[in-house]
Amino acid sequence: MDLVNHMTDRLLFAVPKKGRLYEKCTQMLKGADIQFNRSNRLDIALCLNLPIALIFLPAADIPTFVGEGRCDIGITGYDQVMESDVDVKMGMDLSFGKCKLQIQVPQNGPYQTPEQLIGKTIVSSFVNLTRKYFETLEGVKEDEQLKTKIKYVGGSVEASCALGVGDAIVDLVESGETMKAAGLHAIETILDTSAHLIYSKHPSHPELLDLIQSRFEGLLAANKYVLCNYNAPRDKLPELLKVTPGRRAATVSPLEDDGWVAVSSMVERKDIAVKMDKLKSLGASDILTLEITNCRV
Ligand SMILES: Nc1ncnc2c1ncn2[C@@H]1O[C@H](COP(=O)(O)OP(=O)(O)OP(=O)(O)O)[C@@H](O)[C@H]1O
Ligand SMILES: O=P(O)(O)OC[C@H]1O[C@H](OP(=O)(O)OP(=O)(O)O)[C@H](O)[C@@H]1O
Repeated sequence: MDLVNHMTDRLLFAVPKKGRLYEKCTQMLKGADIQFNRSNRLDIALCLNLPIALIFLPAADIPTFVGEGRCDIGITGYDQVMESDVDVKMGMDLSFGKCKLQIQVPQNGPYQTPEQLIGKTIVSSFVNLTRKYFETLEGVKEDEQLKTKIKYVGGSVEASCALGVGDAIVDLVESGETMKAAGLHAIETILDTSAHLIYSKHPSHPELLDLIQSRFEGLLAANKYVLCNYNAPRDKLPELLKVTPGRRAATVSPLEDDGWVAVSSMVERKDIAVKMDKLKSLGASDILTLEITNCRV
């Protein structure tokens, strides 16, 4: 069955079926109120409240499906998009699945720089990005052969050096625990990556794409900001508003007590503790921090 031609009334949305991005993706779909029931082992789920069909695919295959226009939109790692080298429109950074694609070598081995790996064997699941990196490093011209040998493995790449399959690896690193346990360390970062929305160049339901993007933007903003409320003496307001200017502007409301106002302002979560200290020292009182569960920005 050709889904693209059989589901013309639905936007086809590709999401990772398992792995590192799966949990966060389903959380984001839930937060955006994209409701679905996924039957056991079924890789298609029809949304209950929007004309969307979710297609569960391996993260590595999503750029191809979207690039060929078989799906309208997808979520996958920036690394997978770069590795696939397909024609998709890059959408928003979803701020999860953050890691680095790095060259890793044995800790006590003979290699300390990427140049020393020219002519050696490199093992990776990202053979295209690895090849491109070494082509640049070697300064390979069009009709020349790459001296460095690139070998593909599908997973557990970190075991390759100890098993004698390669001299170095190119793999994803987040905490660094996997590489440390395998006795490896980084000598170069090839790419910084995180999960992104990607779009087909000719999507079937452009208005739905805007809706999804707006809901995801709201979720990211809700996660990035908290709401800070406090009471302030009116004469201290100019100094206090410098600390909490808000995204656009703070909301200032009069209180029954004439000399006082109430202030409400969105503040970046990472700054909130320091800002609350500052507000207090400048004369604010009853300072509260409230979670934002969702918003439209
Ligand atoms: N350690 C990590 N930390 C954060 N994000 C990661 C990590 N490893 C991979 N990713 C991101 O998740 C994407 C999918 O990687 P993952 O290893 O889950 O692939 P998979 O092959 O679909 O799953 P599995 O490894 O279970 O077979 C990667 O392309 C990358 O963007
Ligand atoms: O720096 P860390 O936090 O330790 O994460 C890095 C590991 O995560 C990924 O593999 P994953 O565990 O997804 O399994 P895989 O080897 O089968 O791809 C990656 O390929 C590394 O092996």
